[in-house]
Amino acid sequence: MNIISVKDYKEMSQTAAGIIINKVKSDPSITLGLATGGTPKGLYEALIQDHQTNGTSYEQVHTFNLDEYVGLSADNPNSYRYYMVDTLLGHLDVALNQTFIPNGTAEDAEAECERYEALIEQLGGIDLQILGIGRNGHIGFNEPGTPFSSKTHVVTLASSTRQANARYFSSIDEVPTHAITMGISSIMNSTEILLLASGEDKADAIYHLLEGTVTEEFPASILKNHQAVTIIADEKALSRTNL
Ligand SMILES: N[C@@H]1[C@@H](O)[C@H](O)[C@@H](COP(=O)(O)O)O[C@@H]1O
Repeated sequence: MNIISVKDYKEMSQTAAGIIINKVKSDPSITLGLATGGTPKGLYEALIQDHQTNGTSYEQVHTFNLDEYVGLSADNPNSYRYYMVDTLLGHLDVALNQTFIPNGTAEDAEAECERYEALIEQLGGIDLQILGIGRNGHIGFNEPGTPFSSKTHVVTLASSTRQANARYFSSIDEVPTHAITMGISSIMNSTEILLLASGEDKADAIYHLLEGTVTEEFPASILKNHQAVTIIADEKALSRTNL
């Protein structure tokens, strides 16, 4: 794993944006894997700013998001589809029908998982996947104990994950109990992976990721077995390591 140590959230976001912008310029029809949560917001702002200032184009880009809450429709402000349009996609020149997110309101969630996985394959796989990391080491919504062989599937969210994400909802009761997420093996099939981490909250997770063994009890640990992972982490996220 290649580790880029940066000062703070701003530098993490700008460094990640620089890498992605270069990739999009050298391969305008790249397929990007996108993440939600607080971590990539600064990155997305930087991509929008660059698009507006320098005209980097996303017309030929396709995107796949990692996950979506079960039961939340695209017009629900807490759905990840809404987040993506609001935070990034709606501000770029990419057609929204080239951007894919699992459908959290599909009648048959299992069939939706199969459709999504097949779609990723049909489009030739993900070239560059952006990841955040959950405090318990989850990636996407793959909670501890998820088989490394998993494809896109329906998950029951850990109560710690529901609590961590409750800040976006008016009460914890509104946080969905289930989600659809790309599986660990779907993520590992990406050609390249860029994991971002900022702040003290992530210090334990980054410590476990860098110093721990590869185990399904800490989903992100599988990234050690990937050929092309870059971690961009700030001083606080790296504070438990020797870096
Ligand atoms: N499904 C998302 C993950 O993809 C994200 O990485 C994680 C961390 O979120 P944050 O970046 O807000 O700390 O939260 C959610 O559970």
